[in-house]
Amino acid sequence: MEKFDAIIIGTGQAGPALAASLAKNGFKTAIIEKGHLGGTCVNVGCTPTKAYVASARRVFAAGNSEEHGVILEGNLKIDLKRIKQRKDKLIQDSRSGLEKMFADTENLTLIRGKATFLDQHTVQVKNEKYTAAKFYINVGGRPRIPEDFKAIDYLTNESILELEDIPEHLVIIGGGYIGLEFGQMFRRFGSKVTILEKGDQLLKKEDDDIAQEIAEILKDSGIDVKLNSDCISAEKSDTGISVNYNCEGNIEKIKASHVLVATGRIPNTDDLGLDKAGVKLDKAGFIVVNNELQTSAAHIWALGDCNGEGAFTHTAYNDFQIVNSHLFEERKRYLSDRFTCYAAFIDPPLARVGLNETDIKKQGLKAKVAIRPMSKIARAKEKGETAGKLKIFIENETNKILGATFLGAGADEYIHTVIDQMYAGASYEVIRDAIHIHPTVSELLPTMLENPKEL
Ligand SMILES: Cc1cc2nc3c(=O)[nH]c(=O)nc-3n(C[C@H](O)[C@H](O)[C@H](O)COP(=O)(O)OP(=O)(O)OC[C@H]3O[C@@H](n4cnc5c(N)ncnc54)[C@H](O)[C@@H]3O)c2cc1C
Ligand SMILES: NC(=O)c1ccc[n+]([C@@H]2O[C@H](COP(=O)([O-])OP(=O)(O)OC[C@H]3O[C@@H](n4cnc5c(N)ncnc54)[C@H](O)[C@@H]3O)[C@@H](O)[C@H]2O)c1
Repeated sequence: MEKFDAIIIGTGQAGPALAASLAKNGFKTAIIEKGHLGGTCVNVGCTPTKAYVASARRVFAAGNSEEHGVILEGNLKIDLKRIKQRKDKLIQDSRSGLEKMFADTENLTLIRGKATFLDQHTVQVKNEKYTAAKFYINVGGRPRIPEDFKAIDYLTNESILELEDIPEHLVIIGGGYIGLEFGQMFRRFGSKVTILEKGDQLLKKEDDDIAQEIAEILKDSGIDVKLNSDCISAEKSDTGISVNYNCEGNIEKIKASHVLVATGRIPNTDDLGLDKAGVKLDKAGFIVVNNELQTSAAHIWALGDCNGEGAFTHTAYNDFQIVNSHLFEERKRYLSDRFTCYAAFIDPPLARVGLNETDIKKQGLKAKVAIRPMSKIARAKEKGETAGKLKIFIENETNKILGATFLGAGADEYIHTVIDQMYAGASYEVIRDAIHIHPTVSELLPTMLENPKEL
């Protein structure tokens, strides 16, 4: 049985950086991967979807520029095979980069195969056993498939990225990030798209005014958004797939050529032998961790989506930074230092940091809000992209920014103005009194903070 100082399970967004750091600091390290190097983000998540979003944006611009005096004569051809090839190259470059890094790093061994704990200090991969003093689990998650869809040939975020022909009618189950990003891009590629969401709004964590505005943007582009869609099920039919929704007496049917199930994700913790390792899970299967990401077994840490403390690439990478700081750095980082931030890469993008109006009201905080519609921003008008609004929330007692919700062209970039001020612990007055460059959307952030209103 080969003995290591440290074993990492999974090459997601935390594992490779941690493996490199451990190895460079003299730990004999192994990293185990059962699938493609790079995990979800690289292979079936951020990289491929944002590559597709970029192609979809070009389609949109090509076909919607007459008002700007740019007229397309003749047909616009969308070649999903070429779009896929471009995406496959981006993925392959990332995988190869990781493979090279693993091969070039002294003290580091890449082991291919599925790891399972046999006891607190031993994992098995194929027929080999490996032991280590410390373990770092970075196993990520996979799509959650409700029972109602198991009888059909459904698509997930993985298989939809393998299509080479554009679906005629894509029915998407779930109005979360995955549903919306794929919905908008395939609508732009030319599919008829229907989104069935069981809740009463899209993007359930967002304020209802924002969710409604996003629904309007999607509907205006021809996407059929059906909220409160109960009792969704699907069966094979002669012409494709028949999707049923709504309950007894009121059943509606849609004919779909393809069904994408985008109903959330579950952690890959169920078949890892974690009971044998003494690692506790919560009710949803996430690994329970403390502020330093240590599990109930003192020599095992859990990083990335599998600890339930974040569901993004930047949170997984920050998990690496937290663990690494306790191993090798003077300045220690903690989970509790982190502000929630993310974007949905629809067009226009939705960007979030910290609390929104719903969270603030739920927590009974006293706060003010500064709001500006994109339609009152010169640069947005010049671009002809006036959908959306900006909202910044300020705590009355401290004048600190509690959070921001930006829906608008470029929002995924200028949200960082607010994120950085929140990390600095600064008063909102710092942004209010700053001068920003004209003409940008950011230029209006100081102006909108002149007169915040009580929530
Ligand atoms: C469609 C989609 C789009 C997304 N877009 C974005 C985005 O734009 N921005 C963003 O921040 N986030 C996005 N995400 C989320 C992001 O991909 C994840 O949060 C991120 O990949 C974090 O992953 P991780 O490090 O926890 O593990 P993962 O990237 O999931 O990697 C885990 C790895 O562990 C391996 N593994 C699992 N079990 C074992 C085992 N027993 N033995 C060996 N290996 C094992 C898996 O094969 C996998 O390679 C997206 C997700 C999806 C699905
Ligand atoms: N831009 C990004 O950062 C990005 C993009 C895509 C995915 N992701 C990650 O992937 C994760 C999963 O995304 P997701 O969209 O699958 O999940 P999600 O949890 O964001 O949304 C799932 C939606 O499906 C609905 N739903 C659940 N069961 C249903 C059913 N039976 N019928 C109809 N609707 C149903 C839920 O009400 C919810 O609105 C996210 O948490 C996110 O971390 C991130």
